[in-house]
Formats: sequence, structure tokens, C-alpha cells
Amino acid sequence: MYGWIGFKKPAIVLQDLDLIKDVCVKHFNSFVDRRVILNFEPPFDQTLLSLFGDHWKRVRSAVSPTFSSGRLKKMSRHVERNVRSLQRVLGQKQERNEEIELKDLMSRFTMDTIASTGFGLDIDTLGDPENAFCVHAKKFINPNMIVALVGIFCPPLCRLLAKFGFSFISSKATYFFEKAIDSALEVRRESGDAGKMHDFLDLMIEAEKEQTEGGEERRHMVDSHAGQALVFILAGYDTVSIVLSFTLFLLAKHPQYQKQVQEELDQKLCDLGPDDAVPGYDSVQGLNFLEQCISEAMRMFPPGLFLDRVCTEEINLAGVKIPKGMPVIIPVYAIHMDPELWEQPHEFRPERFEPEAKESRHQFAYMPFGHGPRNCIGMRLGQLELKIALAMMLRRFDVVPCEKTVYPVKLSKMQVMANDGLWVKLERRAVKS
Ligand code: HEM
Repeated sequence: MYGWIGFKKPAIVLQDLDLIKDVCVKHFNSFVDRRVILNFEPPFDQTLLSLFGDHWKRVRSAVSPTFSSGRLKKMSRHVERNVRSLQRVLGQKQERNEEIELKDLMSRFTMDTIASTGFGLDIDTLGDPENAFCVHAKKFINPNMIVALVGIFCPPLCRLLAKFGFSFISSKATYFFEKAIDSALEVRRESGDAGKMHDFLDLMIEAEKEQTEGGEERRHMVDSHAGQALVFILAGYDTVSIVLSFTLFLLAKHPQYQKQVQEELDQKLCDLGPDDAVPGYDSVQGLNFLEQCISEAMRMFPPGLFLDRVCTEEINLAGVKIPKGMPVIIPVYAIHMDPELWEQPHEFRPERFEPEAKESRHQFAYMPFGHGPRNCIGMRLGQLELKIALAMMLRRFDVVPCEKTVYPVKLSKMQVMANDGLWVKLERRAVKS
């Protein structure tokens, strides 16, 4: 445990895995909130990522049914439809023998999946990267960093800039999504399709009904449905596309593991028929070795480089008094790369996630989705997208390095992004007899 000054405020950094467990689980009630670096404007202050205390608890329990097994199973149809489009695009690239930058392509696929699972919209970012949904969504993900820095170091000036139309997150983009959600809800209600599409919009409409029938918890979600839908973009876009692209890239550089994944797919998905059949929710359960490869990619390249919590009531941790309001930082990337926890941490070794190896390790040595009641609510949706997309691609294609491939990956200093891109080529796998 040590002190650190970040963004002009003191914080405590935890390295001890038992103490991290105390903060995330045992003493969760003293560490419910996340740190606020910037004051967000509505509806961004209403997303699960940034809510506080009891308000967060109510919204979390209202939104949780979106990610239940039953709903995910139905939602997987949207994922499968988008995976089919991805398959078409990959087929064309393979036929033209094109080099592919994985992060760009996987981000486009992920955007299409978000639009359908979160907003009930069919957009085609794979074919048309300049569609309005994608262009506006990128404004959230790549916000105005100058205004952000002003907000961190001089919040009053940031409020003044907002009055003149300069905000951290583009107000045009915010307006676009508020309107998009309102009109999608209206179309859904009028078409009589409510309850049949199995996406987040359906859940909002259900919540509205419960509101009129007096459902207290869901009411909080309706009050902020724009905020909750935006979470699909803010939390589900870069995360999934980072893991998808790094997993494929690592498999391209480690053909022995790629072959092992493909053998598993050939064996466990043989009932699916031809290799252009897209696997669904049930088919991707039990793809153990593929899961090991995804886990190892997330260990080496976790989209969330650190977690944070704020002490919400004074507490004593390992003899140190933590005052109310003190932020606590958990350095995920440093823990995932600690040679005392992971032998040769820079090597891709999926066998680290065999059941016995997992059993013998501290549970908190690995935390790509965080831990405890405030962990990632979209974990199972994210894993479903990853498994369906990877199973489709690796069943049909071999992913191989190309001239532009740079390995080991040189990461950007600010985020999980390969400075030289993640370049590969595809080869059509030999047709199985
Ligand atoms: C591979 C994919 C993903 C990764 C690696 C990931 C990772 C994370 C991490 C590290 C956190 C912070 C957890 C903590 O503080 O303990 C988080 C929170 C969150 N994630 Fe994910 N995420 C992924 C996909 C998604 C998806 C697809 C969605 C939703 C559509 C989503 C929605 C959220 C939300 C709403 C939170 C905040 C939860 C809360 O504060 O209650 N995530 N995610």
C-alpha cells in the first residue's frame, strides 16, 4: 500500500491481493463509489459507471436483468447476425489477399453489435464506417481532451467553457443519441414489436410498464434510460474490440495454440454443419481452450488498466486509517504483469488458465472484469460476443502474420493500443471432409 498524488488529489494504491479483496468484496460497503475525475453533464452522470451509493445500487439492480442468461440467449441472435456480416467482409478480404488491421475491423463489428443489442438499430459500420451512429459514438469515446484537462485542473473554467458550447463530450453527439433512443422507443411501441426483439429497448419499455404499475426500482432506470443505453457504447465498445483483436493477433503469432483452438472447434462444433454456419449461444458453451486463450489475452492486455474505488465511510485497513473520500487505486495491469504471480508474464501461455492452475492462484491476481458487487455488469455479454465471433473466424480461417506485423506489441503510453497496429492476413482453412 502506498500513497500517490494523481489529478491533483491524494490516493492510495493497493498491491496486496488480500487487501484488494477486502476493498472489492469484504468491506464493499465502505468502498461503493468510483472516483470522479471530471464532473460529467447529463445524461453521462446517470450511467452505472459514475453513479454513487444507493442510487447506484437501485439502478444496478434494475439493469441487471438485461444480462440474465435467458436474455443473453435471446440477445445472442443480434450478435450472430452481426457475426454473419463480419464473415462476409472477412471473406472478401481473404479473397483479395488483403492485410487487415484487426483493431479497426473489430471495432466496426463491435459498433454494429452495440447498435443492435443496446439500441435495437441495424447500422452497417462494417460496410459504412461513416454512418451517423458510429460517427457520433466515436465522439463519446474520443472526447475533447483539451476541455478534459481544463476540467481536471480547473473545474470552474470548464463550466464556463460549457456555457460557450465547448464541452468534454460533444453536445451534438449527446443530442443525437437522446433523439435516437426516444425515436427508437416510439417506433418500437407503435410497431407492436415491444417484447419481441430481446434488446435493451425492450427492457426499457418493460420498465416503463412497471413504473405505471408502481415498480420502484425500475423507475430509476426509466428516469435515465438515455444514460443507461449510452453505457453500451462507453463500456462495451473499446473493451470488446480490444480483447477480440488482441486474442486474434496473439493466435496469429502462436500457430500451435491457434491449431489447438481449431481442433477444439472442429470437434465440439461438428454438428453445426458447414464452416460458414455461425455458432449460437448454446454452441459456444464449453469451448474451454478458446476461453483459456481469451483469458490469457485479457491478462496481457486488459482493457481496464486499473480499477478504482472511493472510501465512502472511514475504515481501518491493515492498520492504516483510510479517511472518507480517499480514492483507492488497484493497478490491474501491474498485477497481471507481476513476475512473482505470473512466470514470464510477457509470454502468451493459455495453459495458465487450466482449471488446476487457476485453483492454485490467488483469485485477485487476475481481474480483467473487476471484482465484487461493482464488477463488470456486461461481462457475460462481452464473453458471448467474443466467443461467437472468434469461433466463427477460427473455424473458417487461419489467421497469419503479414509484412506489417510488429511483435512484440509496443503499447501506447495512454491506453491499450498497439502503436503499430495489429496487422494480419487470413487464409482459408482446408475444407474438412
Ligand atoms: C471484454 C469485454 C469487457 C471488459 C474487459 C470489461 C471490463 C470492465 C471493468 C474492468 C469494469 C470495472 C469493474 C470494477 O470496477 O470492478 C467494468 C465495468 C462495467 N462494464 Fe464492462 N467490460 C467489458 C464489456 C462490457 C460490456 C459488453 C458492457 C455492456 C454493455 C459493459 C458494461 C459495464 C458497466 C455498465 C460497468 C460499470 C458497472 C457498475 O459500476 O456497476 N462491459 N467493465
